[in-house]
Amino acid sequence: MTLSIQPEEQRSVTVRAPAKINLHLGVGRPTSDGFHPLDTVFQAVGLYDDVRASDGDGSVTVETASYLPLGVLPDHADNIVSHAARLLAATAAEGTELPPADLLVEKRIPVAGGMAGGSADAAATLVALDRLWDLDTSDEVLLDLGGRLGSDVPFSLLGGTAHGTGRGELLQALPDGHTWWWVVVPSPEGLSTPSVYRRFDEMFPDAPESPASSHAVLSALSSRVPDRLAAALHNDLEAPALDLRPELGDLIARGEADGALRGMVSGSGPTVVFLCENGDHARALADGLQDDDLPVVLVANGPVSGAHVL
Ligand SMILES: C[C@@](CO)(OP(=O)(O)O)[C@H](O)COP(=O)(O)OP(=O)(O)OC[C@H]1O[C@@H](n2ccc(N)nc2=O)[C@H](O)[C@@H]1O
Ligand SMILES: Nc1ncnc2c1ncn2[C@@H]1O[C@H](COP(=O)(O)OP(=O)(O)O)[C@@H](O)[C@H]1O
Repeated sequence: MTLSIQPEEQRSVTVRAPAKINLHLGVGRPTSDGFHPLDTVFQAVGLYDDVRASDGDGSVTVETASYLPLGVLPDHADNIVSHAARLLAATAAEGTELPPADLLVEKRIPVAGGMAGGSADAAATLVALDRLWDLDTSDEVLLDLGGRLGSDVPFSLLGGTAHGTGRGELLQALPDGHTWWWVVVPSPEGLSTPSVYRRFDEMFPDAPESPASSHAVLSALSSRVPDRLAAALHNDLEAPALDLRPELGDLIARGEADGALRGMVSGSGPTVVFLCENGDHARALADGLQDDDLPVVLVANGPVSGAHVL
């Protein structure tokens, strides 16, 4: 009789996490820790990064969708997914076996685009490794770890629609049964979030301590009327982003002239998003905008789920 020893099957978990748009982004004067107090309404939209965690030797691989420009991404040790892996591992009880895991990131969310792509990857990594390592970490602890990785990471875990305060990491989920349609126009070159906040400080040295309230967006969301949401959209980082990238103003004007209900910069930019009446309207607007100068124009709707296992 011959005994054959089968190699153990390689286990893997794939988690998908969404991009976000800030429907309202009120920014106050920075506090002593250098962060700006926010009053924001996040909406998760159907543009996703996937992270696959599998038994391996601890490698990190990033594959970028062909439509994305080759943005500069930090290598292994500094990639936010490695930070997430180390932070989660540090919470495991002493003696828990944590076999080395390979992480494969499939990026479709624009890099440094104001859509929280890095945060999506961090959130997806926390969920994927929690499952691969059988840690059964509570949602509360995952949200806390997320907030330590970046202000937007808790929302990438939660998804849907949520009101954010603090630095954006304190969340209250909001009911939103309507589907909102967007045209998303990424820029060929990213914009650094800290530089946009710095330009905000230069342009608005007398910004109020308390950020502008999001009540108009909250009431527009409950009305489910796209024209009302269009009128209520608000982004205090739009002026500094346009100051750094004036050509984005021309793009917003063009989309609005072509029939968008409203165009605006997403978060700190430079991605521009256009709110549309419905799916047909969004697809028609995207077709009209796409040309040699704007080769990548996407359609997405929201709200969608936060980081979830596939
Ligand atoms: C502007 C927003 C709006 O949702 O999103 P993006 O446009 O980057 O996607 C967020 O506030 C970005 O959140 P996130 O990208 O997670 O920021 P973090 O890693 O926490 O911080 C990066 C840097 O941004 C600045 N920062 C961030 C959040 C905040 N409330 N005040 C700040 O001043 C700080 O300079 C900080 O060092
Ligand atoms: N996996 C990752 N994906 C994207 N960016 C990352 C990642 N890891 C680290 N980063 C760094 O985080 C910065 C912000 O990226 P991102 O989250 O895509 O943009 P934004 O903050 O504008 O939403 C990037 O410029 C990059 O240097």
